Amino acid sequence: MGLLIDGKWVKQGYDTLKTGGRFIRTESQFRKFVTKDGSSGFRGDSGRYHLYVSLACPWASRTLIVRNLKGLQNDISVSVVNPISSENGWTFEEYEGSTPDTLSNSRFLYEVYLKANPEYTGRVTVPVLWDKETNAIVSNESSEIILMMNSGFSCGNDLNFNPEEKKAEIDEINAFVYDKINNGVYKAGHATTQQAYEEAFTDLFDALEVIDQRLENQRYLVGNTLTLADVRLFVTLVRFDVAYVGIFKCNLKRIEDFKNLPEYLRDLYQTPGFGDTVNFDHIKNGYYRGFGNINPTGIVPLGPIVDYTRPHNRDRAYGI
Ligand SMILES: N[C@@H](CCC(=O)N[C@@H](CS)C(=O)NCC(=O)O)C(=O)O
Repeated sequence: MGLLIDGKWVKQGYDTLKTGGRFIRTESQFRKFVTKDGSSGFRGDSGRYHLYVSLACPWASRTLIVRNLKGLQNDISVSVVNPISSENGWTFEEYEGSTPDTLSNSRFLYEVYLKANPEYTGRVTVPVLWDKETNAIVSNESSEIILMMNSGFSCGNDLNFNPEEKKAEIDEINAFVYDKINNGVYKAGHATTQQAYEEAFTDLFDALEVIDQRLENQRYLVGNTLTLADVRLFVTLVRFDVAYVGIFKCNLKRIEDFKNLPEYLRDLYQTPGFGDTVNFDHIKNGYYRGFGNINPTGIVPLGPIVDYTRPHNRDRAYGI
């Protein structure tokens, strides 16, 4: 692990000493927007953009799911990094299910950041949405990339996973899920004091109970319509039992032990566009071999065996 400082790669982990052992996520720095009319300088044309992802990474996986849901697979090309983050960060070294950097044949992802800004200072994260026309990074913030994919492209289908009339409710649930669950597992896993861990752990499992309850009488997080809120929760749920229970010590319960979450997870997994973005080998190796500070031996547990293709009852239960 490391980061770029003034365009130079520096090997360094997360520094939690200054924050009482708490993990504080840094803000993404590339925050431009693709728009249909091109008023932002980035018009949503087919073939113009390239997406860099890791299949281990929940944030990157959000963008792959929305690319599928919006039918943009032939419009936005993709490169998949090696799932195991090295001392040089993400690499394009050969690994089953990964690809080379098909755009510029880089060895390390940080080279892509340097092409966009040779003086860049900051973390080198996935996902990255790259503009082939201006040779720039449009965005490295997944929550914004999925909004652009939803409504900023003139290609793909017209489905809207962030409908105007549901926006307020979607934003509210997103804020809760992001803080307590998506980022909550990282706060628990990267905590370096007992107190910071316990705070994150308690918040996480309290929040999962709230969500489990919410899903008692509705198929999705916001009523009976699939929205971006479900995409954002799914990527954490699908990693939970295979990775977070172990490596991040989020072990009060598995997702499988809740009342409604297991079927909700299977429902989404089996929805076209979701399950085919999930690569358990990348997830397990990414987490157990990519965080030497938490798992110094790099041993990857053999279990658990999960099968999210088992039947669920949620489509029948809600009559849709
Ligand atoms: N806020 C970013 C976070 C992305 C992120 O943290 N990605 C992780 C992988 S799961 C990463 O690339 N980490 C490398 C690092 O922090 O050095 C987003 O949602 O796009």
